[in-house]
Amino acid sequence: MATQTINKDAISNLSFVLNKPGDVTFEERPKPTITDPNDVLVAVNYTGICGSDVHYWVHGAIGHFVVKDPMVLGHESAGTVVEVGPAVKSLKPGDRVALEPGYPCRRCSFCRAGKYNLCPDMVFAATPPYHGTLTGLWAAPADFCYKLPDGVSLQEGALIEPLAVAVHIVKQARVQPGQSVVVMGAGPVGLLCAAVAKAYGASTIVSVDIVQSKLDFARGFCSTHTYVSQRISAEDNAKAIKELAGLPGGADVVIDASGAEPSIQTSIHVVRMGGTYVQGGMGKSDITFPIMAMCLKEVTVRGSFRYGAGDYELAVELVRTGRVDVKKLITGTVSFKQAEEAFQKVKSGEAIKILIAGPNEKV
Ligand SMILES: NC(=O)c1ccc[n+]([C@@H]2O[C@H](COP(=O)([O-])OP(=O)(O)OC[C@H]3O[C@@H](n4cnc5c(N)ncnc54)[C@H](O)[C@@H]3O)[C@@H](O)[C@H]2O)c1
Ligand SMILES: OC[C@H](O)C(O)[C@@H](O)CO
Repeated sequence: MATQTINKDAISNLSFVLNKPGDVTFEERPKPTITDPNDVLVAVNYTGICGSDVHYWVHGAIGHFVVKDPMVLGHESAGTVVEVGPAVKSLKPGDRVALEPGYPCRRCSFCRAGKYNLCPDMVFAATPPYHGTLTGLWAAPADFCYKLPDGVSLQEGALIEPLAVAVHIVKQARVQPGQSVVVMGAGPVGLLCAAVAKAYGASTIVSVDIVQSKLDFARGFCSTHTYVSQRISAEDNAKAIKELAGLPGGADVVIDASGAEPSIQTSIHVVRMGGTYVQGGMGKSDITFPIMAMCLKEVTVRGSFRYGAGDYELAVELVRTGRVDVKKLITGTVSFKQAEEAFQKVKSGEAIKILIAGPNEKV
């Protein structure tokens, strides 16, 4: 794809700002500049909406992250490099990139051990007090901007962030070729977990949700089986899933991508003896958990938080090679000025992924 150089002075830095729950405004904010020789300046082309953006918009907080001052929303973005710092060798103006939106300290024990997603000093876009990427220009370290290969569009580039979340979850699950994987929740993260599990060689992939239409989509996307969770006990839902998928001994791997308490309980009953369970969903902080079943089955339980070393690279590669078709998840693209409508649509469940074009982008 030909590169195109953009004049940064001609770029608007209009931003979509959350002032307080339910109160959003558009604001022309000061343009960021390159302050570190390793930074680049990127014109944001497309941004997807994450459940966490919607949560901040509706409630103004997630756990102990509370929006106290106006905050620019958005962290699932792709853009075009406009300017590079003097030390940057990997990128040049005109390059199209997926933006990794969290910047760790690089010095703590977690960063030094390669687990930078656990850095206690992480600066993460649209997690208070830090501004997000629903803006015109974004300054970032060059090594957190991933060049999109020819053939991968900027729209697909905006889906790399949730795909990297799924890559990290599936890596935590250690999925092996031929294994059976049950994914609880068929929202964007659950769908992408199913797709990544397939790419890792899983041969049975069961998607579970409470909404039939989401499962219809999952079946067309990559799941081999689907199950609508019923208002019955977790044990009975687990029994039904095992029967449906022909897994009498349970699934090798179960991933929760719903955060819902009944789904987490069902997960522990559906995983096989000695199997693996990964918690990807973020719902209530405390729940009733079938800890005896976990103990007696010697289940390996792991958490999964955001993404770390190699996850963005693999996400880009899965899209480049067509092994995960993220385009199918894009319900539509709206102009920057329609950002609030897009949030409404995601909140009401009308859309899987809506992209918001950058303020300088024509839709
Ligand atoms: N671990 C991380 O780093 C990370 C990153 C991003 C998102 N998340 C979390 O992952 C989860 C999924 O994200 P998403 O964007 O796909 O959200 P989403 O809300 O679009 O999807 C959740 C899905 O779970 C379904 N669900 C609800 N109750 C259920 C139940 N009892 N059984 C089965 N399914 C049920 C919903 O119908 C929905 O389709 C969220 O909890 C989100 O906060 C975690
Ligand atoms: O994909 C990244 C997630 O949305 C974030 O970690 C968010 O949920 C909390 O800051």
